[in-house]
Amino acid sequence: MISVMQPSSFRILLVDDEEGIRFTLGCLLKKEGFRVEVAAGRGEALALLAAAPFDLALVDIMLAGESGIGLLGDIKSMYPSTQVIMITGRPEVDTAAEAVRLGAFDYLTKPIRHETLMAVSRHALSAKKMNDERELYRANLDAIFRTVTDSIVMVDREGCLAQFNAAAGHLCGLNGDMIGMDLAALNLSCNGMCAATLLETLRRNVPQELRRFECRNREGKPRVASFTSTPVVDADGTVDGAVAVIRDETRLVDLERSLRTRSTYHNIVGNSAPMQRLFALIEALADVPTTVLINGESGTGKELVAAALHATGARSGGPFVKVNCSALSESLLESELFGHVRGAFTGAIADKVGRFQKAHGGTLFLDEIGDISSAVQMRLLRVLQESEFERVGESTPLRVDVRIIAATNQNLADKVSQGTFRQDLFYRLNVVRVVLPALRERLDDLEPLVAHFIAKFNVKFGRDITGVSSDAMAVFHRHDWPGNVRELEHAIEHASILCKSDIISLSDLPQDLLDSLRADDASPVDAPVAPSSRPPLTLEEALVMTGGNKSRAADLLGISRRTVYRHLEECQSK
Ligand SMILES: Nc1ncnc2c1ncn2[C@@H]1O[C@H](COP(=O)(O)OP(=O)(O)OP(=O)(O)O)[C@@H](O)[C@H]1O
Repeated sequence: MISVMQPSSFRILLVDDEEGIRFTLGCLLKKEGFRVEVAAGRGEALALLAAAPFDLALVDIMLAGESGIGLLGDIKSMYPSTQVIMITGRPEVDTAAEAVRLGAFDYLTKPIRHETLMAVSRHALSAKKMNDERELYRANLDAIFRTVTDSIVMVDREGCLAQFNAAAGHLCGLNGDMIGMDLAALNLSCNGMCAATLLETLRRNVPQELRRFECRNREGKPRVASFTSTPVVDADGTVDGAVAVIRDETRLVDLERSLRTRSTYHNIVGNSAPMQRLFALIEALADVPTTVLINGESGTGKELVAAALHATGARSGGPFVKVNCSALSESLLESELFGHVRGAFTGAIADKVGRFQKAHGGTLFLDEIGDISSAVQMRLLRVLQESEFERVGESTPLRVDVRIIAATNQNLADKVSQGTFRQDLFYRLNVVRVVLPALRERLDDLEPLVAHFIAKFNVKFGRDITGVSSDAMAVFHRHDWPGNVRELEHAIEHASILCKSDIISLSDLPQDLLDSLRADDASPVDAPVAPSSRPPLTLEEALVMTGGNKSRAADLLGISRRTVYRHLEECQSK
């Protein structure tokens, strides 16, 4: 090993009170290429040592009235890695052995032969180099162990905690007092899965891996982690312990979740960008107790959104109570919302618990809020402001803890300007507004919605429909969907009943849906069309949609079969 080392990279200190020895040994070492400094006594040597460390010191045991052994102690305390070889005039075994016990590498007896000097010096330097390399390796490992963000836990062959890094202290709740304790007996806040698997690694002498499991950290907060472990085997093949690396992947999992396009979120189907934004908004609003106003055309899924807001939030354990405000007369709605006491009005034969009370600790969904009378608006405002109300026919106020979600397909701001809706109530309701896009504004969602409803009606009607034909899908893409998702759901229900094969075709669709297309696209081939948001159906498209059936294409376009043939002939002659 020394042969690959450069002697010039080693500094040697030669300490002897005999000038002849200093000269001779110094010359020999220098001739070999070593860098040599000489000192006649302990004081001179210490001055040189103070200036810079040496790799090797050759020290005479007897230094004119001073002890070379004392200098050995000085050197070892200043530079523990410096090798020291003692030189002795007489082979006084006791002194030499004492020197080795105090840390000397070896000793040489005068007269010193050239070969012996070189052999022992090289041996000492080689050992030093190895020690230095081992120390550097250990220091590097130690730095990695301390700074790595993954948790590292080691057990000894008895299954007792041997070592862990700071990350493991934070994630697993380990502390220094636990070192040496039986890992299986430690009382940790996690589910103990890592400890059990690490001990299993030790017992069976095989590496183990756990992919993304749930546990709890030192503070008891839920985390998602991955785990790998391996036995530590010594040179003889004996299992000496085991080491585990635990990676906290919670942030990664959260990020993946937020990046992943969710085509369904709490029963709401939607791939389109506005629906993805809606899902993110619902998630953001889940744990905020604010009132939410949901706006959107009929059939866009307002009730589904209200249910999702409830289901994702902290109140999900409480009730979700729905009231359709437009379905009841003013007095019935009042008693439905707030309850009444027996005898409060004619027909009130018993006490009735209102929906506000039923929704205590949960969510009250007020659908069609735009239709409530001014008297109900007034009472509602009071609950929103003070969280209390009286049952009809009673004056004792009742307190409730209810999150209100209201929905309407009307423009409440317009109703406020028309004086039919209270401005103060509007502001109270409109703390956060969620606007649902109409289906015609997100036709990207057609395919997943169609698939969703086919699956739903397959279950309901015991069918095995696998999809819709391309011409039927083309009709869906051209339709305006005034009834939004509800209309699509009804169309698929209708088609699922009529469908004779496993594919829904044009003839299975509701007639009014085909009629609406025909009406929209009347005479598109001949007549110049007025500008509209949707281009009219072309003859080619109609033929694709009808699978080449010219009569049905003519029907779709609202033109005669003759016109279809005439156009086709014209096209062919071009
Ligand atoms: N994005 C969607 N994914 C799946 N189903 C939907 C979706 N949107 C609406 N639906 C379905 O359409 C039907 C109508 O939805 P919902 O009652 O929530 O709409 P709405 O906006 O509250 O309607 P209205 O204003 O008429 O009360 C329901 O059967 C619902 O399950």
